[in-house]
Amino acid sequence: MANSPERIDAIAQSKESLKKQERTAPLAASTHPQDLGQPYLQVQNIRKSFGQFVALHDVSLNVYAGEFVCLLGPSGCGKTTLLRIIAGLEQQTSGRVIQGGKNVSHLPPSRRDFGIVFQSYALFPNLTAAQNIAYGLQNTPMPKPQIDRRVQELLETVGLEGFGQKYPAQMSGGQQQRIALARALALSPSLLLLDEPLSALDAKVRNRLRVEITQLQKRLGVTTVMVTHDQEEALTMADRVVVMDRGAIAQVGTPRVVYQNPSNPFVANFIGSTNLLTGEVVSETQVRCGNILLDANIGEFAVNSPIAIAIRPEAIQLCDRSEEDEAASNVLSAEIEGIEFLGSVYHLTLRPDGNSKSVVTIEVSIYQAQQIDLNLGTSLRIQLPAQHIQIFPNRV
Ligand SMILES: Nc1ncnc2c1ncn2[C@@H]1O[C@H](COP(=O)(O)OP(=O)(O)OP(=O)(O)O)[C@@H](O)[C@H]1O
Repeated sequence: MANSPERIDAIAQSKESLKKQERTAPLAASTHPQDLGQPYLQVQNIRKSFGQFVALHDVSLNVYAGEFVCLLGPSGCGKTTLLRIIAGLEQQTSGRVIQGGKNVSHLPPSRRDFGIVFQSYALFPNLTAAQNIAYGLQNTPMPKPQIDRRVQELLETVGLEGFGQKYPAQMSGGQQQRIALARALALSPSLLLLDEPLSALDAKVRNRLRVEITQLQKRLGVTTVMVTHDQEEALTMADRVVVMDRGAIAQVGTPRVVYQNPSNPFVANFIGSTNLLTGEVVSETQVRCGNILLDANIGEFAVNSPIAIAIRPEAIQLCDRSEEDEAASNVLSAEIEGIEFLGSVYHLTLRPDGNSKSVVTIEVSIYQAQQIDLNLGTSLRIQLPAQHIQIFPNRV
């Protein structure tokens, strides 16, 4: 996303935040957000149109103090637009943004309390790292020696002590992004906004910074909203993930919940990978997919309902043709149609016998793979455990 130094300048002006030294304790992993009282940030019924095109439809979201929330979704789903509305860099068509109990919906960025980091670093190329970090502090009443101390402290915070005199061009992408993070934190904002901060970095640096940013966020307890299209990033960094789809929120939940209990096939498919098959409910305990009958928890679905069946590749078990395995439910034969080697695991595409229309992917470790005849055309026995089968309405 394009970003100008003026914009950064405007953002860095918040004098109010300078006074704030104390941080709220980070959200404990086991704490349910609703137990935390008033949310710190409330996005209420936000709608955003660009001409005829509606980028956000009635989006509402609560973010609690100290929480790390990721906005996750495919390109064009509206996550950057939502972040920019939270920052005041974009004006919503309707709806409100409440921050710290105050309606900030119509305040310019310069009068809101946040720090922001962009994908493109957006450092001033003609200023040193220290000068970049100090930029916002210079517009406050803070005396010069104190600014210098704060800059040193921030350089240490991001692990770049000794880099103060370097210019952006003399630093790696990862180092520049750490400086951008230090600059965003300089005024001790109550809200940290991260717009795809890691996507311009190579995989190793990205993984390291992922851990560092998460640890720093927890240490400071700063409420954080990050935009990403990378589901692994969202799952590893966030307390809660907000999955977005075509301008709306598809699901909000902890990484575990959105992974294990996706609310619809879109989320199931976007977070991790999943096998999606179509079928219908045949009884209170069974579903049919092609000619295959499977035991499943059908919940509220009525008999004869058309359904989509989801099961994760790693939930499907290889069976060893023992009596015990053969007696288990949902065991079937399937032929290997595709073999994909991914390093520590293989993904095998299998076509179940009796189902000419659908294939399923299973995940097999390299050690399990040594136990089978890993060739196209091999017939395997597999089990689709009933407790891992999820059922959704089939709206196709
Ligand atoms: N200034 C604009 N004028 C017109 N359309 C816009 C404008 N900004 C965004 N859009 C459209 O709004 C939709 C949402 O854009 P947004 O940048 O929020 O998506 P995103 O989820 O962040 O995607 P990406 O990951 O590709 O950045 C897109 O279809 C985009 O083309």
